[in-house]
This record gives sequence, structure tokens and C-alpha cells, in this order.
Amino acid sequence: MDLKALIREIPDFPKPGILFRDITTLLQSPEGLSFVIEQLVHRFDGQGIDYVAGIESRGFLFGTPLACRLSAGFVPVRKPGKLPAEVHSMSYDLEYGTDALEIHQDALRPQSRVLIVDDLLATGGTAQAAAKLVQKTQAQLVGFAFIIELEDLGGRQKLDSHPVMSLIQY
Ligand SMILES: O=P(O)(O)OC[C@H]1O[C@H](OP(=O)(O)OP(=O)(O)O)[C@H](O)[C@@H]1O
Ligand SMILES: Nc1ncnc2[nH]cnc12
Repeated sequence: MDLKALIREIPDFPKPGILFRDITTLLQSPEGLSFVIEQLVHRFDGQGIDYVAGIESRGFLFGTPLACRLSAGFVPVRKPGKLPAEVHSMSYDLEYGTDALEIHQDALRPQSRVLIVDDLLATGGTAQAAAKLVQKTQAQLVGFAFIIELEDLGGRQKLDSHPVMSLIQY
């Protein structure tokens, strides 16, 4: 399937100079949505994934259906101030700013196997922060899965201690 045809490109969003890769047009397509989830299932089925950790917000959209198909739990990694119980926090740099992420301290069983999922890998700062949060819980990070990877931004190099897979590369 030509997945690139389902990704809309918006120049200068959310800031001048950023070419935004919009996955809403992929989500809108019944065939496209089910194809990307099945590709991820094919890659990770049988690997004993206990939890999919999805990164707010677009990581939730792909992480939750994937967790369901893998018979794994879903754990949200959220922007600050959104999770109600005790959290671990980690700040990071973004292609267009700075932010922080949080995870519930009791979200992941120690030694459980965790896959981090997001829609897009750019500089890798977000995924790297999510990985540090998973590691703070004593769970075992199995790897990262992304729908889109922006190769020129070199995010993969920040995550190279664990397997990184992406379905679409630019
Ligand atoms: O690899 P990086 O340079 O860290 O950038 C990638 C992150 O940026 C986007 O999220 P954003 O923070 O815009 O939040 P959203 O998903 O809520 O729109 C995207 O969904 C990734 O999470
Ligand atoms: N170019 C981009 N398009 C969509 N989401 C992004 N997150 C970081 N960079 C992005």
C-alpha cells in the first residue's frame, strides 16, 4: 500500500520552516488505518510484549489498537499535569520547542516487556524521554515503533541502544 499518499503535508505548521506530516488523513482511511496496525502487529506479535506505552497525543491513536491486537496493556505517557497519580517526569527538546513527559510510577510491572509507540520520529527527543521514563519504572524496554521517521533529523541515533522500526521514511 502507498502509505505516503495518505500522509498530508502542511508547510510552515506549527511554525515557519516546519513541514508538518499530518497523519489525520491516514487515520481517515479505513484501509490505511488497518494496514498500519496490522504491519505493527506482524512485526511484534509473539515477542512477549506486556505493555505498549503510547506517547501523547498521536501515539495514543496507534498504540491503543496495537496493544489490543497484541493482547498487551496500554500505558499513556503524557504531557505534564495530566496524570492523576504519582508520576516520574522527564523534560526534552522538540523539533519546535521544549516539553516534558510523565508516566505513572506504578504503570509498568518491574521486568515487564514494553514497546514505545508514537506516530513520528523527528529529532528523537520525545522518544528518548519516554524511554528514560520506562527505565525509571524498572520495566524492560523492547524497542520503539513509529509510523513515520524523518531520517534527516537523526532521531534513530539517539535511540540506538534499542531496536527502532518505522513504516514510512522521509
Ligand atoms: O522526535 P521529536 O523531535 O521529539 O518529535 C516527535 C514528536 O513530536 C510530535 O508530538 P507533539 O509534541 O507535537 O505532540 P502531539 O502528538 O500532541 O501533537 C510527534 O507526535 C512526536 O511525539
Ligand atoms: N515535521 C513534523 N510533522 C509532524 N509532527 C512532527 N513532530 C515533530 N516534527 C514533526
